[in-house]
Amino acid sequence: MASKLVINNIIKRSFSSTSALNRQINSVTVIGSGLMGSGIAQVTAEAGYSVYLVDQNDTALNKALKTIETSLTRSTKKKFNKEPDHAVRYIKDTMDRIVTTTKVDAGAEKSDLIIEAIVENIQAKHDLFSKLDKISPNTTIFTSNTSSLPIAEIAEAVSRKDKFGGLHFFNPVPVMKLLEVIKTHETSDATYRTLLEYGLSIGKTTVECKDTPGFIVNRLLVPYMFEAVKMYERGDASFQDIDTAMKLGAGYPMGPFELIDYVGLDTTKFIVDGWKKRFPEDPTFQSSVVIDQLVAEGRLGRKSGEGFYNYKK
Ligand SMILES: CCCCCCCCCCCCCC(=O)CC(=O)SCCNC(=O)CCNC(=O)[C@H](O)C(C)(C)COP(=O)(O)OP(=O)(O)OC[C@H]1O[C@@H](n2cnc3c(N)ncnc32)[C@H](O)[C@@H]1OP(=O)(O)O
Ligand SMILES: NC(=O)C1=CN([C@@H]2O[C@H](COP(=O)(O)OP(=O)(O)OC[C@H]3O[C@@H](n4cnc5c(N)ncnc54)[C@H](O)[C@@H]3O)[C@@H](O)[C@H]2O)C=CC1
Repeated sequence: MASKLVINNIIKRSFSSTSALNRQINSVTVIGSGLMGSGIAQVTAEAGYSVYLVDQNDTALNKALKTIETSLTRSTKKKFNKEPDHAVRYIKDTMDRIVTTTKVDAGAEKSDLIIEAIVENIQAKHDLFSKLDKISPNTTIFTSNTSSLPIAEIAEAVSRKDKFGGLHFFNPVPVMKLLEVIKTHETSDATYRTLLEYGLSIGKTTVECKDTPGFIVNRLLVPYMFEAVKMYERGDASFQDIDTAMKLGAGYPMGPFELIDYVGLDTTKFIVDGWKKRFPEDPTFQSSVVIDQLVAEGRLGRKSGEGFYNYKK
């Protein structure tokens, strides 16, 4: 335990600057350019890495580029408030480091690190990683940003299990400071160290997680969210009052229903179904009629303009 702490402190000291590059990694491919992938591509490019951002179509990729530019405009306004020219150059340099593509092999063949942020569906992740395993150099490290699936289960699709770990980011990625770095029983120490170094090089605070359900944050957050939805479904309180209560009474930045809208109802449903399947005997984890209904109606939260709340102007 003591030597682990010493190694972490050495890594932290060598990566105290948010723009320091990780020497093991030069090029990063981020697959999935939605809510999470766009943020991951942004913070990675801001730290100086070349980034390939992959999605299934140009519509998704163009939307991601717009999101990244808006986010950079927000953050640089404060960072360079007295030097607007620097802000313009910072945004341009960051955007120039991101190459978008619908061809997964374009980046995979050249990247040292691949971060998967596609839909929370085990079959989709297996299909992707089994393809990546064939086309990527055997030195390339694979990671998943899954919120709820075991990393080892995703890694079943590849032969390089020693080079497979978890990088779990938080939404919104450019703002949330935490990065959970997950080690399976087969992730090598060298791979794990490189992932910790990458996390620090992009300015995140890393925590070390075993491949246990929900890692650290979601193991505590998900049961709370389930309880909130059940409380609303029982009619104990309105969802608006539950949100107000948790913000003003517990100091949370968002109430649970605002957070579900922020995460996305489709992703939430994947998480709910996954936890229910994993813990069939646990009464905490049950389906929600309300969430199923909202998803069926296409009310996916902020991303679609409506979820529990309405975001349309
Ligand atoms: C029975 C069924 C039950 C179902 C339940 C199951 C549910 C399971 C859900 C689990 C989901 C798990 C998902 C996951 O794996 C992990 C997660 O990511 S969990 C989510 C974590 N995130 C949060 O908790 C976010 C909480 N909210 C906040 O911290 C703030 O509200 C937020 C920062 C989003 C916005 O802050 P706010 O003050 O409200 O707004 P401002 O607009 O003023 O922004 C503040 C500050 O931040 C800057 N900023 C905001 N967004 C961005 C951005 N995208 N890019 C750049 N900068 C941004 C903004 O400019 C402000 O900066 P200043 O410098 O202060 O001006
Ligand atoms: N939404 C959230 O708050 C968080 C989500 N996560 C996890 O991150 C992952 C992504 O979630 P979001 O970004 O919210 O989803 P999203 O739905 O916003 O984005 C997913 C993107 O992946 C693309 N995609 C799907 N299959 C693909 C494939 N085979 N190849 C290339 N692109 C593909 C989709 O077109 C879409 O643009 C999920 O595993 C989720 O559990 C993790 C932390 C927080």
